[in-house]
Amino acid sequence: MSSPTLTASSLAPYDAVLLLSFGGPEQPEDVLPFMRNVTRGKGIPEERLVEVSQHYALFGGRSPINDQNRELLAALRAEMDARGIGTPLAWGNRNWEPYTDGALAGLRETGASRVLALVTSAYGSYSGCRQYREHVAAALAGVAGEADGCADAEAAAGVQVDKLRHYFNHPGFVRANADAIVEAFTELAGQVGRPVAEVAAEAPLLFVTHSIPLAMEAGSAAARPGYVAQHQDACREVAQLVAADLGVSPDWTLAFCSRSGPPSQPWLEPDVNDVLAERAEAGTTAVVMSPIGFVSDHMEVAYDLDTEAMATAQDLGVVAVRAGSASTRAPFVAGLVDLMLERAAAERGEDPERTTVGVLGAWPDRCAVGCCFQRAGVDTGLPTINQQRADDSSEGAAAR
Ligand SMILES: CC1=C(CCC(=O)O)c2cc3nc(cc4[nH]c(cc5[nH]c(cc1n2)c(C)c5CCC(=O)O)c(CCC(=O)O)c4C)C(CCC(=O)O)=C3C
Ligand SMILES: [Fe+2]
Repeated sequence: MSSPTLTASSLAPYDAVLLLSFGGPEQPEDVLPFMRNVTRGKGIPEERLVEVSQHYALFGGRSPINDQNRELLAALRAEMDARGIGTPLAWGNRNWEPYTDGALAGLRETGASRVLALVTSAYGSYSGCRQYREHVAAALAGVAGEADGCADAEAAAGVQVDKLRHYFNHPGFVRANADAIVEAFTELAGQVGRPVAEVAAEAPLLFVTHSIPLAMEAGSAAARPGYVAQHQDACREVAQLVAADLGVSPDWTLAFCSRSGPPSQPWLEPDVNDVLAERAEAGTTAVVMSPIGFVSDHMEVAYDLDTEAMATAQDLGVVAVRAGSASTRAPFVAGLVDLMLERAAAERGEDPERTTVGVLGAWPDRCAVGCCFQRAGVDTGLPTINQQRADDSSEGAAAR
């Protein structure tokens, strides 16, 4: 890297980096309380809770997500150390231990007053953006002793938490997913005993992400291109890298998994199982599935893809290989550290290059006022962090 921003070894003005994630249960007794945390006030039917609890039960009541975050923390630490960045790294979850408020209280005790949060959601939607920002504001209010929340929790706690821009179109995330897909096509070629270029020319590449309600999709698309458009941009770029490596352009499409909510509520479609059935009907005998919507192989991947969709493929006589996720792949980890350096430089008033691929451009450092409502046009008015002031129209403005 030749850019001065990316060879810097300081994250000043930040005192700490916080890995902020979803959280998951680690033992059978945790499963239901975790599920209740996730679905509080969300109108998810009880049958769905029971059903998803059974997914966890199949894996001994332990989600893989926390261990994956421990691995990501270790990988980030190693990459930061290798670049001479000594900034402390902490970890907090929205829905299970270790919780965000404890992590922030710990950082405050060490004297930290500026924290840079790295959220394990590559794309923007209420679930992956505003809900985390509201969550941090509530956690800071708790740290400040204002259990019922307060309008300016950052001031009350004496800690400002900024959130890294979304990275679905960052070259590190895109490269890591492409590498994993090339490996998957290579494995598929081995399984069917044919050359990889031939297999990649015929076998569809199914990108899979978490379905969300159509109302949430509309909310994500109000301020900037939405959740689906972000996926389309990332998928196209990933597919181009795969094509460059394998010499053939894969036939790719975006499918969804993990729909919940009542049947009356529309969610993004098509479901990956339906896509498999349609393709099988049309004569497809082999596919690669890439969990592009997820940064690690957590429960949605382990159950919805590796268990359910794999069984569907088998029933249909389709040979399927599931590509890995970005997880701790070197380009992804290095890209995340690049993003930390970029944001730190911007906060110092420098004008760093905001590297992206695709056509949508870099997401702003601070979210627009109307960014990622749960439903388009419906502002719950909950306090949040990392948001532009109402009178600030300069996207990505470093100063507030
Ligand atoms: C977009 C998105 C991501 C991807 C971005 C990101 O990674 O953040 C994601 C990730 C995750 N979702 C997870 C788990 C769950 N999500 C649920 C429910 C929901 N997810 C939603 C959206 C998303 N979720 C939505 C709109 C709901 C409906 C309720 C609501 O509006 O909030 C439920 C309740 C049961 C059910 O209905 O399925 C569970 C248990 C886990 C942990 C997995 C593990 O334990 O390994 C992870 C990483
Ligand atoms: Fe979810």
